[in-house]
Amino acid sequence: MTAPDPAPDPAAGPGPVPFGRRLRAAMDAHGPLCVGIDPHRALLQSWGLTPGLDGLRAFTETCVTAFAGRVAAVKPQSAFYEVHGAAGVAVLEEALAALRAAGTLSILDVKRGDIGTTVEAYAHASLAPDAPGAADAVTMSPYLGYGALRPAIDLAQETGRGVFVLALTSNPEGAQVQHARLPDGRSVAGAVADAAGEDNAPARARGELGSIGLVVGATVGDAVQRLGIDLAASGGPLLAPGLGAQGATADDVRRVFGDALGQVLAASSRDVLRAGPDRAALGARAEQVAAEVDRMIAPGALD
Ligand SMILES: O=c1ccn([C@@H]2O[C@H](COP(=O)(O)O)[C@@H](O)[C@H]2O)c(=O)[nH]1
Repeated sequence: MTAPDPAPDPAAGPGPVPFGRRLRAAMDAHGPLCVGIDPHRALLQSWGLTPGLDGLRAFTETCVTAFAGRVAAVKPQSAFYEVHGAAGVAVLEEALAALRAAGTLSILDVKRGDIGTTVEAYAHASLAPDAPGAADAVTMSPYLGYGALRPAIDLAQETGRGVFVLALTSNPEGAQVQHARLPDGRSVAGAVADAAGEDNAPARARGELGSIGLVVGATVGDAVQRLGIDLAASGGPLLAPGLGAQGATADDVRRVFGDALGQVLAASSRDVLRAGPDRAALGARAEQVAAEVDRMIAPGALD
């Protein structure tokens, strides 16, 4: 079951509707929340499911039907499917197809990164319209150099899809690499944000959200300010994991993102998934978290 790819948009010129524009519309409709599908073994058990393939399939199907049409985006975590081998990856591919058919944006959390020629293959695996594992956007690591991600960034722009580049990740260990200073005084994460800003410049010039986002954890405290990173100027969506299970609150989202709040897409997995296995309870919890984040980022929330 596959839905058509993003249709061409005459207002944007030739080509498919850009991911940034589609995400903005989804956030306006449903609030700025992306729910993660993370089928942890412990969660499967707490839902009364077996930890094998049947449990994985049932868990995923419940999540997709609970969240499709209710949240701005859904983010399956690839690791929890890969661990089951090829049959697990097939479940992931079915979930991506079902989300596409439902018209709900998917962000595949797989954090790919390599030398450019290999990134090209990774890009085709997740961002080419005819790929079995095609998502609306994919997470990528720039720690082999932002420039090495060029094939993925170009393919995403061509196909109306998006890339979320790791900048300041939600785990404390990330600081060792991401806070390091370059010879020009910028932090590594700041240079990643600047590079994304250049790729998003045409979208910004149109007054739109760009399609090249950053991952910035809601748990990073005052790092954005301390490192002098201009997140607003990056021009793309800011995927903010860390809500709930990792300790961040909607109030932290407000403090971390400052004048870039309007670009934030908060992400939460376990905190929402623990409301399962009842579909209605899962959907209601997702809507409740989305409403909390929406209140925090509303104009005037910083006053
Ligand atoms: O900096 C990052 C980047 C990605 N993640 C992923 O998000 C979810 C978080 O799950 P929770 O249950 O909401 O803690 C998980 O898939 C991570 O791999 C992240 O946490 N931090």
